[in-house]
Amino acid sequence: MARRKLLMGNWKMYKTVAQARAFAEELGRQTSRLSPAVDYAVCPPFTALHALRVILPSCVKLGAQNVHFAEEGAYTGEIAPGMLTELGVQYVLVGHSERRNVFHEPDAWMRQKVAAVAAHGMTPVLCVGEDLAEREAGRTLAVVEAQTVSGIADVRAEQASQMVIAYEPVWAIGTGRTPTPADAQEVIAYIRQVVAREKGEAAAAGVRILYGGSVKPDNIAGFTSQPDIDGALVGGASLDPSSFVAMAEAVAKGGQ
Ligand SMILES: O=C(CO)COP(=O)(O)O
Repeated sequence: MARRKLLMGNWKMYKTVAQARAFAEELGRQTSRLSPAVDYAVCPPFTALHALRVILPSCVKLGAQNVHFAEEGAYTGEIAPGMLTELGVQYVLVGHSERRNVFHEPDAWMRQKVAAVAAHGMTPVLCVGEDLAEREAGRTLAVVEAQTVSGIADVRAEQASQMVIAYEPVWAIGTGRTPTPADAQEVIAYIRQVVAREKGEAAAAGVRILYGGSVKPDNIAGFTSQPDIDGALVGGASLDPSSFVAMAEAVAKGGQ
């Protein structure tokens, strides 16, 4: 079965509850432009999850930007998987480069987070990607391979087949610079091969692999029309409802 395209917004530390509500209301006025052939999600700050659950159009699912892997415990400032399922969260980002690089989350946590999210019936979105120095040293494939292998280590093959991986080169995030669609396709096809080797062909055929990093309405279709690129994880350009809808239309059109 063909993999459905996924357009996912990562709002990072943007939008108060009032601003999130305004986004959802405007998106609600434009839902006729959201093709049912594509999956949609937004990952707001934790504080806006509850409000969005109530007012987001039903075709746009909720994602969280981070999670702890424990069921509960003395972890000040953290959020457990069960707290997210209670709020109707369907997707959870794991290992975004800002978590890895700014907050120094160790690689060893990622497999535990991915497994905890999957065990709670949500979809992990494992983020991988090289930084500029690694790219210039020719280490892109080695870096994404290591992050992928370790991130999926603790999930079963059928869980891997239902998860999402986002390839986000660190140097492309928020910079306006991107790899070419062909370059991104090459890396993403490689990630799929790594999944095949680690979890089998069925997992590799099912896993959805997104591109992320300076995606905008005018460049998204170039990425999402590549054979192995199953959608996009978008930061800045996902904050504006009209831009979100424009990207949704470009993804739907590119997939025809
Ligand atoms: O980090 C990103 C999404 O997770 C990408 O951010 P930008 O789309 O703002 O470059």
